[in-house]
Amino acid sequence: MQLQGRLNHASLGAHRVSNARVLPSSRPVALSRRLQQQIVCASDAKFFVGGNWKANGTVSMVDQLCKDLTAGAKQFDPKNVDVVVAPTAVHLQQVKGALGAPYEVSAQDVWIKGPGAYTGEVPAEILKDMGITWTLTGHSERRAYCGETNEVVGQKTARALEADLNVIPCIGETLDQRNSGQLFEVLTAQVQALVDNIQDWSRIVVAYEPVWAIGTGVVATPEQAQEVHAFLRKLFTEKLGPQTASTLRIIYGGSVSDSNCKDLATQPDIDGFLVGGASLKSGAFLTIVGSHSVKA
Ligand SMILES: O=C[C@H](O)COP(=O)(O)O
Repeated sequence: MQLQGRLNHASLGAHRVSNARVLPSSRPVALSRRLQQQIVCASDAKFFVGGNWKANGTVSMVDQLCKDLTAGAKQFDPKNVDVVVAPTAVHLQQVKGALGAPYEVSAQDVWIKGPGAYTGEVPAEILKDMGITWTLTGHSERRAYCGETNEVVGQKTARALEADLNVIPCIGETLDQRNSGQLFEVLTAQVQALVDNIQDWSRIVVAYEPVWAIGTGVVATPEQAQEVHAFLRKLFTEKLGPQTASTLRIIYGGSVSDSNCKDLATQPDIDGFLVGGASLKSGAFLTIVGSHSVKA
């Protein structure tokens, strides 16, 4: 199922850039004239697929999933795609032990401070010590259920980078925000909090996940996703410069499945996926990983 209707470009003051792609213009996000005149280049960064297992799994289910993923690793070429899975914190060690290269393992969240008297939290240093190389930050479920603000997400991301983790900060708008014309304003504020806190962008993969598409079966159309990814690429170009922006991986998440992944992957500014529900099924997940081939 796909959300019907595209962004209302008339109300957003749409304009065309020289590559004929429709992009939002000065309302509600004021991009500089210099940036508006640039041709947005699609990224040629290495494809990236993350599997976010969320709060799912038993010891036996995790064991089977790791065995299936290990057996299926020959279905993709790790030279062309990075594959990272994010189990619950209590399954991290089991997955790290069961799943070797070419897979990497990610936490789903990280503590905002270092080690110490913070009961129940997992700081980045402990993840690093366990051989965990990635963490998510700012997933919309943490923003919604744990009250994480843009500033908290920025600080958690910086903390993880300090401890030498790679980070997948997540951003995205709710349906109300989109319908009330706040899409670009919301994304710009989320991006600004990252820009304010991140020095080294080479270890960042940004996940754009429209909240209305997460776990709903309502996936953004390839065109809807591309519009936002192109907007984000322009925004990062303005804030970080063209070199960093063109190599920054911006991945899409929200009801990605084995049946819609190829159409999404063909979009020039979509550099991969963050997969929730479908990542719990090895066959579907490996098909999504294999969608990198449409970029070749
Ligand atoms: O982190 C993954 C996203 O929240 C997407 O979840 P989903 O694929 O179940 O919609």
